[in-house]
Amino acid sequence: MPAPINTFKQRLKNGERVIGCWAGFADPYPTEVLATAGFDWLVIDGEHAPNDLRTIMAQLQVLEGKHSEGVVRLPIGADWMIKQVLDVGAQTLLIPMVDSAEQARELVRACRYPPAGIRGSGAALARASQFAAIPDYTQTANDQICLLVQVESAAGLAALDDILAVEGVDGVFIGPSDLAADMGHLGNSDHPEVRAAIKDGLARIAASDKAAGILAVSDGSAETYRDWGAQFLAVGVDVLLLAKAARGLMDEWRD
Ligand SMILES: O=C(O)C(=O)C[C@H](O)[C@@H](O)CO
Repeated sequence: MPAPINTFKQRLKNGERVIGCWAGFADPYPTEVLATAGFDWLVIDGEHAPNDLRTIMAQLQVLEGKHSEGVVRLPIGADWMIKQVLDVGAQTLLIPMVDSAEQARELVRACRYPPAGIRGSGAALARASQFAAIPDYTQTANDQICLLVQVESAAGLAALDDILAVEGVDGVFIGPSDLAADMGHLGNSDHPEVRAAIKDGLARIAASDKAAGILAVSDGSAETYRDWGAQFLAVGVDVLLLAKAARGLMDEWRD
């Protein structure tokens, strides 16, 4: 019995557009609610949401067997973090702040067991192997890991063609907020210079053998990013959805 098949990775390889949402409450209950909406992927955000290994694992557990793929975003692409989150069962990773092909190659190696990589072999203890119930997990896991890297700086865009040439990277996500900040337009991802950079980046990624991804939070940007080539497209953030609805409701009753 091999490692679980990563159908999300297969869908990206098949060129399917997949619609996602950020899961930022760092709790399995709202993430389970999001899954009922039918999103193709949900970002369990360990960078900007207060997630830790146990809350990430709990969200992966509630998503087990459901349509929505749990995409785990780490705070940074540290080898030990990748080892831990893969062992608790993540199969799709989103790694922020990738600025070079060398960094991308190191991330690929961190996701793979030897000889292809450096992932520590502790599968007997790991949820990922169903606690050794999958006897050939270590021999079959590498192929089921989907690695998505975030390019979100001027340096990353300058290195994008080299990053796109890295075998083992399955998708490249353009981070509009951090890219805007790095370009000197903090808080304004709709600035013409940032939009031009996003359009160019998505086009180059879409023209490669990788999937292009992005998050749209401003009105109309999701359709624009789709038209610019986004394949894994996040169209909302759960925390913002609740905050906006709650404030709007109170505004209706405020004297
Ligand atoms: O830079 C970006 O934009 C992203 O990486 C997405 C944001 O981090 C997401 O948390 C929404 O703010």
